[in-house]
Amino acid sequence: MKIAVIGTGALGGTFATLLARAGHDVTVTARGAGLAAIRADGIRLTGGFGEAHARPTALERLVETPELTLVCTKAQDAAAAIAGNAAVLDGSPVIVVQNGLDGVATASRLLPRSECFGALSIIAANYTSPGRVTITTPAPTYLGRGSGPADAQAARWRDVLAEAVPTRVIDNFVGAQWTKLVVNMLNSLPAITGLSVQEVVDHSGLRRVLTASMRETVRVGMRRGVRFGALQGLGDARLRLFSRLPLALGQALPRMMRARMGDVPNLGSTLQSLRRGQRTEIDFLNGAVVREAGLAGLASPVNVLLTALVHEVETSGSALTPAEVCARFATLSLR
Ligand SMILES: NC(=O)C1=CN([C@@H]2O[C@H](COP(=O)(O)OP(=O)(O)OC[C@H]3O[C@@H](n4cnc5c(N)ncnc54)[C@H](OP(=O)(O)O)[C@@H]3O)[C@@H](O)[C@H]2O)C=CC1
Ligand SMILES: CC(C)(CO)C(=O)C(=O)O
Repeated sequence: MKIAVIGTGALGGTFATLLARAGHDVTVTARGAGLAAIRADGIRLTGGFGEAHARPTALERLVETPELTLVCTKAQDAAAAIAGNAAVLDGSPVIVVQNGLDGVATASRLLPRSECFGALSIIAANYTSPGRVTITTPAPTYLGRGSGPADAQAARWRDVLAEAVPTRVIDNFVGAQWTKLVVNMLNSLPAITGLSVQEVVDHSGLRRVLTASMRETVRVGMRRGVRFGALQGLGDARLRLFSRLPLALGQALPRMMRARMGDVPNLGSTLQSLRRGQRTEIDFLNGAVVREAGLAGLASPVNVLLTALVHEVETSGSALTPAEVCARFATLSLR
C-alpha cells in the first residue's frame, strides 16, 4: 500500500520504518537536517521493536495522493504540515498520531473531503538525531474517531498499522483523547527538570505535583461532561475514583504508569523538543486542560503553573531543580 508519513521525528520515524519493514511503499515528508539525513541514510530504528532500517522516499511535500497518510508532527505544527500537503491529501484517508485534544479536528477542518482518524500511542520513542529513533517502551497504539463505537473503516486501518506496531481499535475515541491527556501529565515535569519520566515519578515531591495535575485534568474533564475512554487499563470509572481518593493514595496511578514504562529512561516527547532547542507542545497538553477549565468555569492552578514553568524553561534554556519546582508549588494546596 502507498503510505505517507508527514513529520518524520520520533513516532513518524517509527511508523515509517516499521510500515516499510512490513512491505508498504512509504513516502515521508521532512525538512532541513531531517530531510538530508533520511535522503542520505534512511531511518534507523533501535530498541523495543528491534533493529530496522528503511529507505523511504523523502520529500519536502507530497506530490501524489497516498492510499493512507499518517500525520506525526507535534500538535503546534499539525495545521501547517497538513495545509502544506492539502492539495494532494484532501479526499484521502488520514490518521493523526498526536497527543492533545485537537489533532483529528484540525485535520477534518483542513481536509473536508477526507476521512480523518486519530491514533493515541503509548509507545515511548526517542528521536536521538535526524533519521535515528530508539524505542524505550514498545507499547500499543489506539485508533478510532468520534465518540461512538469503533467503525469498520477504523478496523481496516487498524489492520494496516498492526502490521507495524501493536494497534487496537477503540470506541469513544474523543473520551480516550482525554484519558491520554491524563497520561500526558507525565510530560511537563521532565521538561521542567530535565529528568526522565521515571525519575520524576520516583521523586516524592514531584510525584505529588504530577498526581495533582492528573487529578485536576480528570476533574476538568468531568465538568466538561467527558466520558473517559478506555486506554491502557484506564477508563471512566477508574479515573473518577482516582480523582476522589486522598492525594497520597492517588499516587498509585503514576507509579503504575512508571512500572509499565520499564527502566529504560523515557524523556517524554516534550523534553525531547527542548533538548533539540524547539518550542514544545505544552499549550496543547497542560495548556489544553487550562483552556477546557476556562470553558467549564473552573480554576486549574496546577496546570496553569506547569504550563508557565515549561514556557519559562523554553525561554531561559535552564532546567529547574526538583527543590525549586516544589518551592514554586508550595503556595498551592495540592489535592
Ligand atoms: N515521542 C513519543 O514517544 C511520543 C509522542 N507522542 C505524540 O506524537 C506526536 C509526535 O511526537 P514526536 O514524534 O515525539 O515528535 P517529533 O518532534 O519527534 O517529530 C515531529 C516531526 O515533525 C516534523 N515537522 C514539524 N513541522 C513540520 C512540517 N510543517 N512539515 C513536515 N514536518 C514537520 C519535525 O521536523 P523538525 O525536526 O524539522 O522540526 C519533526 O521531525 C506528538 O503529538 C507527541 O505528543 C505520543 C506518544 C509518544
Ligand atoms: C506516553 C508518553 C509519556 C510516552 O513517552 C507520551 O505520550 C509522550 O512522551 O508524549
